[in-house]
Amino acid sequence: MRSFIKTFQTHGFYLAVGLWKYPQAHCTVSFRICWTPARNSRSPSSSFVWIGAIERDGIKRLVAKSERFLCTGQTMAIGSGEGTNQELVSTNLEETLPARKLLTLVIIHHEEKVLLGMKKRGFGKGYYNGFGGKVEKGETIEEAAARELEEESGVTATDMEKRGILTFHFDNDPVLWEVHVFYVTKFLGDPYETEEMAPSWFSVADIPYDTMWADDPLWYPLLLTGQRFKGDFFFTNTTTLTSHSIGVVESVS
Ligand SMILES: COc1nc(N)nc2c1ncn2[C@H]1C[C@H](O)[C@@H](COP(=O)(O)OP(=O)(O)OP(=O)(O)O)O1
Repeated sequence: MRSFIKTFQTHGFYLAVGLWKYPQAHCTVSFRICWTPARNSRSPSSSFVWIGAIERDGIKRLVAKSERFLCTGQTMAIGSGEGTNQELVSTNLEETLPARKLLTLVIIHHEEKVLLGMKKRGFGKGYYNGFGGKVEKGETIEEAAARELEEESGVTATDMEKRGILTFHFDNDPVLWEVHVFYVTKFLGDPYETEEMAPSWFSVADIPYDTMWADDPLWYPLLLTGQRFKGDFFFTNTTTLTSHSIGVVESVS
């Protein structure tokens, strides 16, 4: 996390500005506060202006705005909600951003063919997909991608490269699924069937999109032509894709 906070005093006003960057969460939180302190305990009213914003993946969202604030002496706590401000939301990142679950997805592209696995159980059962799963506590996203690939297909990637980030929104789940997509062309070992996946090779022209997640035809062509991308996909009833946005980006780190 990169951050700074600065305070100034001028003409009877106090000003504080702050900025926090959370590169892991692709997120920047900033605020500006300006206030005049209460003059004495019999006159506890002071003016107070607070503007806060969260910027995530290039989208800025105003989260707090306050024009007059009643406070007594030292009780002016940022984000406490004390006072008359109706628009005050929160300065707590956890409360203002929806929870996210991190997952990985590895696609192997080798000699004009793509390795996909038929999911045998759990989420996505009956669909062909790349290999991946949830990032576990204490491991990096890259470590999770390599582990899931080995567990589900038996192969070890030797040139894994992150190429995309896909966010899935399900109408029956308040948690966003953030799937990090990795591209592999070199690996060790021969793929074999595991408890979770039955792998098969498909030529690029015959990728079985009709037995895959509905988002796949929207980003596989980008992946297989060397591009980096970010996308948002909205599903109802878990599997019906209702809307999406996807774009090519310079970097996905
Ligand atoms: C909703 O659209 C999706 N499209 C695609 N292409 N892939 C998806 C979508 N939603 C999830 N995925 C991927 C992400 C992961 O690779 C798997 C799901 O992982 P899973 O639930 O199987 O995670 P594991 O950690 O392996 O789980 P268990 O060990 O508990 O079975 O699907």
